[in-house]
Amino acid sequence: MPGDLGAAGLRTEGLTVRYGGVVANDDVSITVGTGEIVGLIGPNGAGKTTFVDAVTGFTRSTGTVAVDDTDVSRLPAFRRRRAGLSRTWQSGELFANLTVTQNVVTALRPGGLSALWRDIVVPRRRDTDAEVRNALETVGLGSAGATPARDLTLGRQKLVGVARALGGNCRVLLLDEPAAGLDTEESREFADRIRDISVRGIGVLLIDHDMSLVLGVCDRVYVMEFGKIIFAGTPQEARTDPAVIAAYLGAPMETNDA
Ligand SMILES: Nc1ncnc2c1ncn2[C@@H]1O[C@H](COP(=O)(O)OP(=O)(O)OP(=O)(O)O)[C@@H](O)[C@H]1O
Repeated sequence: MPGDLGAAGLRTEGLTVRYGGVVANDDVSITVGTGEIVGLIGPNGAGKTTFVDAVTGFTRSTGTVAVDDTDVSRLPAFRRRRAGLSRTWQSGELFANLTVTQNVVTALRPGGLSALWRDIVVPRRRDTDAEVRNALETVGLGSAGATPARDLTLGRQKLVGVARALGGNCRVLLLDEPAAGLDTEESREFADRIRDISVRGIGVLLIDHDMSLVLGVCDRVYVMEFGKIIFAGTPQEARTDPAVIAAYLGAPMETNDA
């Protein structure tokens, strides 16, 4: 039902993923509005990465995925990316010997012979340069373009990963455990960069086990357990919801807001 899903940003309706007998996502309906930061939390194996895979077209699903009112459910991953759905990966490795700029360029320039031919006939270099600069400035790395990735702190390497996802027509950014391994200070800085991204009108779906980060930076959160959404509300409501505490947070809960 293209065109009648309402609201800008990301909307899923009844998204379901089956791996053999495992229902990894079970009828998942969520929204991430323009410029909104939304958390998706839940225990290990709850189905969070599967959800990102399904939304971005990297695993088969049933149900609806819409971005800015356009139904992309039947599109392959690269066309969902063009429609504005970008993601980071849990592994998130960079090319250690390439500079920060080169790492971002590799994500933006399509490969293959046809792309090479297009580059010769219609050079896009200036466009790409502007996109790279814009993406790096958005994550606060505007002056680090010439630095080899291996010389960056882990926190800044993670931000390069985010910049790689930001290029092109990014409307909704799905971050899969972007803060893994960061210390408290790095995690706070990361939260500031996520806010910078959202004020540019990009919707952010943040998946992470760092509860200070998620509950501190998100406008709303969803909690997933066994592939189902068991809670939707504000971070404050999540902290005190008995089902969320039982499924994930445990009690008493210890968080320092980012
Ligand atoms: N490619 C796959 N084939 C079969 N089963 C899979 C596949 N990927 C995930 N699963 C299963 O789907 C369920 C959800 O896994 P998923 O990785 O999405 O959870 P998660 O919430 O992201 O976990 P974590 O927080 O540990 O990253 C698990 O039972 C997992 O074993």
